[in-house]
Amino acid sequence: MARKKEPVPVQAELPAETLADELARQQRSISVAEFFEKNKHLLGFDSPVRGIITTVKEAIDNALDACEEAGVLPDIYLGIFRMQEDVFKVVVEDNGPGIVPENIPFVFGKLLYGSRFHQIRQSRGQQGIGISAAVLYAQLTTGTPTLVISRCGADRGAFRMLIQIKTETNEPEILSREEITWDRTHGTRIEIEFRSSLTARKRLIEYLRYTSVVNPHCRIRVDLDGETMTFDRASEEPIVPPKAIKPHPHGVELGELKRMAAATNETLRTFLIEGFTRVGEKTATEILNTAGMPDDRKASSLKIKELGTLLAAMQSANVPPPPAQQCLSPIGEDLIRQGLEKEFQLDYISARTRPAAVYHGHPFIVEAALGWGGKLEAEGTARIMRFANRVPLMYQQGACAVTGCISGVNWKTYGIGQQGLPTGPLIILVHVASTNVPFTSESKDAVASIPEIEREITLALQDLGRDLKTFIQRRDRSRQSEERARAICSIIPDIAAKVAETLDLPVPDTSPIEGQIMRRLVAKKRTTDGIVSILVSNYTSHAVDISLYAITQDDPQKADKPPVFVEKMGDDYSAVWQLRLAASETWITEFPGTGRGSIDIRGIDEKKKVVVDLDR
Ligand SMILES: Nc1ncnc2c1ncn2[C@@H]1O[C@H](COP(=O)(O)OP(=O)(O)OP(=O)(O)O)[C@@H](O)[C@H]1O
Repeated sequence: MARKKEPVPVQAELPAETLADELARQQRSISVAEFFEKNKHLLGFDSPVRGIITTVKEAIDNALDACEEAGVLPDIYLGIFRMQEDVFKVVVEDNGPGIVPENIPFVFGKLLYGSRFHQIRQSRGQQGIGISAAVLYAQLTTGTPTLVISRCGADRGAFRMLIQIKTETNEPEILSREEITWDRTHGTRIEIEFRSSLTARKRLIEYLRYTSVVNPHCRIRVDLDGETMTFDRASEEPIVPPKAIKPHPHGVELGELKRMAAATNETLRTFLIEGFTRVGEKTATEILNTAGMPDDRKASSLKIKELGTLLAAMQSANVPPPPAQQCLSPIGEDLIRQGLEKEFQLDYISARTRPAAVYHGHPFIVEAALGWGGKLEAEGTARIMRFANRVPLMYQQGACAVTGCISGVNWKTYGIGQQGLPTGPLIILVHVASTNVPFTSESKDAVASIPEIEREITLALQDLGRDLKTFIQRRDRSRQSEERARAICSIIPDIAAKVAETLDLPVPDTSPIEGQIMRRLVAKKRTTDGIVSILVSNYTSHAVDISLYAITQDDPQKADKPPVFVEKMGDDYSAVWQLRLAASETWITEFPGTGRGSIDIRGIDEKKKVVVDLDR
């Protein structure tokens, strides 16, 4: 049988002037500003509604970072004003160290310009894009330049500049620059105007509230289009700024190693010891022996293949983890609790700061907290608060590793409902602090799924879940026993009355029985044969400090235990005894009289006391 012929691909006849030539004419470099102008969604400016939150977030993050670096307690002003139906002016002013006038145009008028990108330490900002992206968004939507005022000290002048970005070159354009008088001695103020909407008002307030929870040392005064509010500080301690560290041998990649080696004049041994954190004499020897390289060879002489061998040796060496305490600034369990207490009224809060851990050579610490009850909605899924380097993550909850870990925990084991996410009156806070938080994109909305980080989050949540289970069980048990006791107490007076009637005896005083069953404090007044007795019995399980008040027509100064305060008011005496009663202790005082008057006790929960006047 004849074989079928394979079809021959058709080669179109190309003209002398090819498409490649045409394309070559069109090819040119793209400035980063042009790129982000087209791809603003990558930076969190995907809609006018979101634009306002991203701008506020970038400006407040910068203000907090700057204050932290200067060691001052942040006092931040945020103003949002409607200029036209859909044009808003955002004003953010801080009391940070200020920005030197020569740098102001670059900070606000050039993307990828900043002080933190090359430093290995925890900070909110990292990329040097944030605030210049907001300036770009403003000029794109309203054509309005950004106004900046900044001053770096009482002996330095304040400068006011109008800035915009030359998109084609990603270079700043200064439209005006003048020295002015400003009542602040140091700080920065920016005014940005862009097309937006305030439909995300609730989310904006939520962002400010969350920021205040994880930055309990900061105060933010807000003027939100006529509505004023203050998020006050819960701590007067400024944050100790984290210190930058050198790269860790397990966290470096070939390109970075090549750059570092090319820039040094040192021998391999000195290069390793001085260029990297946690590398001492012993570790340097181990690395060089594994790589089979001499100590005294110049690091800059290594060829790319040799650099690969050195890198493999560095990564296999037994190097202690990076010094996390130095370069990270976790919030701490006490401050997380204080922050949550300040912003939410809860029945229960528990927080955990996990020990430092490492992923790809980057140190990180996971902190988590659970809050339960109080004014939280009993129905629906838990409120999730995600943070990275003390910044609330407000978008892309579903794409975040934190959410994945929360859904991955079996909350039913801890007595909590679950429909994917846990349900009930529950707040879950998770904070990831790292020198390099692995975000899923430049808009820094979601933490990427890194197994080491996910493991730490899960362990923290499981630990907190166990504690919450104990709290809920204890609370349910005490509720049940209180309900049972209340049911019994409600029938005791009837039983006593029936028994007294049957035996033809006076109805007995049942308050001590009620006090014992309900674990209460019982205060009782009774007059027999011209002697007034006041008796206070502590049936609770702990000591109490209380004040006993009496308004009486009898003179309480004649009591065997005289009051600390007596005043005559017309026919009546007002008297106060101050008492400390241990659990199960009974206190009694007596004085001559008719028993006309009343008693009361204060200093104890209303539900925990029984006051009986047997003279009535
Ligand atoms: N209010 C401020 N006070 C002092 N310095 C500031 C202030 N705002 C910005 N800066 C400086 O300007 C730099 C650039 O800020 P920008 O917001 O563009 O980036 P970033 O905060 O470093 O990083 P990211 O893009 O991740 O937010 C900062 O690194 C900081 O040095």
